[in-house]
Amino acid sequence: MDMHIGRSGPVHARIKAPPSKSYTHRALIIAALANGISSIKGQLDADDTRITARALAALGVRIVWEQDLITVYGTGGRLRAPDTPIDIGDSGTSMRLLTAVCLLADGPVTLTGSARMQERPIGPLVEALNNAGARISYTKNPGCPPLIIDGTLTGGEIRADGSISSQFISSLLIAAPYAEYDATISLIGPVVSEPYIRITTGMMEIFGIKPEQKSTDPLVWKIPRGMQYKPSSYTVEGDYSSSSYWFALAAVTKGTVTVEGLNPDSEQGDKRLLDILEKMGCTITWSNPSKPGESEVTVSRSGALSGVDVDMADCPDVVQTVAVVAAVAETPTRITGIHHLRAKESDRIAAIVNGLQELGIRCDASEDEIGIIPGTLKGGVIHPERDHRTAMSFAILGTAIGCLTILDAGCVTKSYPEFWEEFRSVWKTAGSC
Ligand SMILES: O=C(O)C1=C[C@@H](OP(=O)(O)O)[C@@H](O)[C@H](O)C1
Ligand SMILES: C=C(OP(=O)(O)O)C(=O)O
Repeated sequence: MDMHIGRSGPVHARIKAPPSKSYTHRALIIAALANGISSIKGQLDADDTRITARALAALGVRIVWEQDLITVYGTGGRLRAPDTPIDIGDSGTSMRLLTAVCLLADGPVTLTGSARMQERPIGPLVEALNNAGARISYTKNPGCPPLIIDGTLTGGEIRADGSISSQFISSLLIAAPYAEYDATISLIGPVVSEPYIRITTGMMEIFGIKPEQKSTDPLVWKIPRGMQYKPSSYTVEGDYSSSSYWFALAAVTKGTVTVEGLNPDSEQGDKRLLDILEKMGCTITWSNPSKPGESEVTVSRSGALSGVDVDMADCPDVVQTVAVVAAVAETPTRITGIHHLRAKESDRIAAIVNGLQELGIRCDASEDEIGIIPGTLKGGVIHPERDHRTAMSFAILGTAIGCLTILDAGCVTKSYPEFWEEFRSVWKTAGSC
């Protein structure tokens, strides 16, 4: 499916935030390890969260997925090794978080994935696990899936490198309570995407296990052996990464967009986009901030936008969103701390540079940063190369251009299957092509 997007007048819209992808993945995995039946309410129904659910089912977990409710029959950490490989498709979170969890199975488990997944790094996680009792091997390229996961999780002193992905650390933390001995997880060097680790420890706590943080620099946690997650009834909060496109739509069209259902006190690092947009010249207003389920946030823009100089190591999933807003600002933007964007669904630094250049905007990039110099936008064609966030962010920029085509626009189902339906409903009032 290709999408043709034309210039839009100011969009005034109200949208419900889709449920969080990161929280849905974690709730499923942790509930599967709990010693009883959990309910997960208001889950994200998207390709990636379905992949996690199917993978857990292949590992012997009974999961009943209904609209707005998942019932997970926890195994107490006793998983069954399937006879055939588990295909994780394009979901990095499923691949990384499940790697340590597969060590709890009663035999070897093979995890494989899409062609792109077979290029996404997992070496630091495998190394940390192999130093802690596992025997994990690569079937194709060293350092990348597919993996054959065998051995046990002994625990003890586990040192791990989180400088490429925080998902390695989340994986170790989630499985650690089921190790043979007490586990101490210490980070080597700097970590990227740190808020996702807090999402992990927060979810572990909801299911009854709070990792004890022994130090913040370096980050060190202690997790005693012999604990089991307790079943829980958990409601998934709204997703800031998916909502980012609606915030950007207000910024790009000089409109006003209200997003309902986000938690103002969320641990999601992508919440920071609101501060960035405010710095660029948008107005942000919260209402009912003390009631998480009922709160709503409004982003509006009336004057000019200015560029920003911003380190986005902690919030990689909204870099593309900031980049498209930067393209319509009056002054240049520099985004730093983003080397980990090169190992996502696509090389996102290259995707931003190629996409913006196609539309007439000058950019420069290095291994770890991007510079964007706003100019006159022209129409063009964007090929997202199966990267949902490229498709969604450039769609928003399309509303500032005469005509923009997004090829293979269906890739948004990875995280936000209703994106185009929502986009059409808010755009139809103000847009033309
Ligand atoms: O743990 C998670 O839920 C995620 C962590 C981040 O990845 P990295 O830690 O690899 O940057 C993020 O980009 C991804 O979309 C979701
Ligand atoms: C990077 C992403 O997801 P994952 O790592 O789970 O593939 C994303 O959703 O932007």
